[in-house]
Formats: sequence, C-alpha cells, structure tokens
Amino acid sequence: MPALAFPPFPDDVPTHPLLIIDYTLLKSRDPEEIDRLWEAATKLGFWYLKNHGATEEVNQMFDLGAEAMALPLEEKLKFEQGDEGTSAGYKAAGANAVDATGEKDTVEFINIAKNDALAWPTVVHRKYPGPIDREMATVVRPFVEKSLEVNQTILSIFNDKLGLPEGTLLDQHPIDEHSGCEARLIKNPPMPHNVTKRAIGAHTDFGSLSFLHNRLGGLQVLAPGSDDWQYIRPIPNHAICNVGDALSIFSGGILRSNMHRVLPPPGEQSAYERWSLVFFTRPGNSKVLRALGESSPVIAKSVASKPEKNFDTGVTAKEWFARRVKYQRIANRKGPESWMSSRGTEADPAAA
Ligand SMILES: O=C(O)CCC(=O)C(=O)O
Ligand SMILES: [Fe+2]
Repeated sequence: MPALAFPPFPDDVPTHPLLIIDYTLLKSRDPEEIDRLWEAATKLGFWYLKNHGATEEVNQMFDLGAEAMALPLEEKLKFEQGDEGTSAGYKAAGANAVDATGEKDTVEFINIAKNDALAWPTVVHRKYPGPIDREMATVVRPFVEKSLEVNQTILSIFNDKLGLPEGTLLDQHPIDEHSGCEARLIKNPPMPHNVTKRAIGAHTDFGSLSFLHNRLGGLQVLAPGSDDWQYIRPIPNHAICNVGDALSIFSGGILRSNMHRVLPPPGEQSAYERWSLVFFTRPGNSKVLRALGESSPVIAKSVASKPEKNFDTGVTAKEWFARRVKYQRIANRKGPESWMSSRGTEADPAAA
C-alpha cells in the first residue's frame, strides 16, 4: 500500500499541530527532548513520534490487516469479541455506539492480545482469523515487541519526571502479566464526499499509552479550552502517540488523557478506505487504578490540587477496561445510561 497513492491531506480543514518528538533522542535520554515530550504529554496528551524504528513492522501489519479483513464477514464473525467486555477478537462495523443516542460506528477492527502474540503457538486468550494466526510469530509478534519497547521507554521517562522510584510505572505494566495490551487493526470504508458519519465516537483511551499509525486523515482531537474538533494531519512514518486514562489516573492528572474521535478522511481522501493500526499498552489486569501519590510528592501535590476529581477508582485495570468495552457495544445498549457506563476519565466534568 504505497502511501503516495493517496491524495494529500487537504490544507483547508482545521488541524491541531503536535510536537514532533524524536525517539532516538528519547532513547539517549536527551534532556531537551524529554522536556518537549513532557510538555506534549501534560498539555494535550498527544505527540508525533519520529525515528521509532517500527516502520517495517507497521507496513507488514497493514498488509496482514488487508488480507485478514478481506475474509468473508461470516468468517470474521467466528472470531467476534462478544458482548461480555472481552476486547480480543473481531468487532464488526456497527457493533459499537458512537454516542449516547446509540448511533452506530462504521469501523471494523481486529484486536490481537499481546499475550497471544508473545506466547504463540500457545493460545492464551483466543484464536484469530486465519491470516493473523498464520503470521502471529512473523508479523504480529515483531510489531508487538517493537511497540512495547517504544512505550516502555516512554513510561520510564514519565516515571522519572513524576519523581517515582525507579521501575514503579513499569511494575504497573508487567510484560508477563495478563493485561488488556493489544494491537488493533482498523478499517473504515470509503464514504461519499462530505459525509461526516463518525467512524469511532469521542473517547479517551482506556489504558496507559497508545502508539498509533495513520495514513489518511480522520483522527480529530478536542484540545483543552476548545469547543471545536481539529484534525491531526498524518505525517508519513511518524507515529501518533497519546496518553490514556490509566496513566492519567496513576499520575494524579498530571499526564493528560485527551478526547479524540475518528471521522472519514477529509477532502479527496474520503474516497479511500481508511486503515489505522494501534498498539495499546495497558496496566496488568490486577493493578488498581489510583494515583500513585504515596510514592511521589509530585503526584500527591497534583491530587491535592484537584479535590473535585476522583483518582481512586477502586477498580482494577481489568474491571475498568471490561466495563468500557462492554457498554459501548450496541448489543448491551438499554439507553443513554449505557453510553455513560462506557465512559472513562472523559465523563469527569473537571477533566475538560
Ligand atoms: O484510527 C485512529 O486514528 C484512532 C483510533 C482510536 O482512537 C482507537 O482505536 O482508540
Ligand atoms: Fe482512541
């Protein structure tokens, strides 16, 4: 899928600029680059990441996604994620709501659990559509490993900036513990020009860090203090990274889990299928989502400065994640309250 075959992202739509962070500088712990990352992660919670070293793995995942998604719907439905809050597996277009009215999403996606990718050929959670299982060790696992490396590097930098004892954040995300960490391949069909049906409704991400790869536009953010959605312009070979709810809660709200959504690509790009790929790093299933204030004065101070917010959710990452997955499913919808049950930190009015 050569990126140049697409029409360019248009110049006449509102976009939000992101800081471009250089992963090679992060790896060498360049202090200025770390400060720029910190600015991005605390102000908006989104940034571009260049030189992440995963381009080849990403391209192979897109090719694999195209092959898997081309299977007949009835075949893909054999791997459906189900209605009980399990994420791993296939989600058909229209299976999730995009808002409280119950309007349906337009994307289909396949979620591949990190545990299945790393343990292959041992099945930890479930099996996947044929091409995915076939290439689990050759394509999926290398992508998962690269993504974990990138996200763990970023977590360890945040750990230091938050004044946490060494290894504290990584301990919340043990590689060998079962968790909601997963790769997601997403396809949105071409839409008639100017149709702005939401592909994915407004949300914050459920876990800690998302490592996202876009070729066409469509991703939008609601920046703090703004009432208008703005596009994130895709830049070839640059990942888009963002902070999710779990990390925002661990940090006592210092790191920002920002609202975003997906529309069809703007302008001439709307005539094309939109593909995206994400790796979500999420805490171990047993980890309780609460601010780590007892381990960091910086976090304790942030919690104390936001008395209106609840940083002690009383639930594990597994419970948080299952609830969010379960109640956005149309099959579980009873009314607008179901949508509210699927919400995370974005439902907290003080988060805006
Ligand atoms: O497709 C995209 O650009 C974003 C996807 C997303 O936000 C998600 O899957 O949580
Ligand atoms: Fe997201």
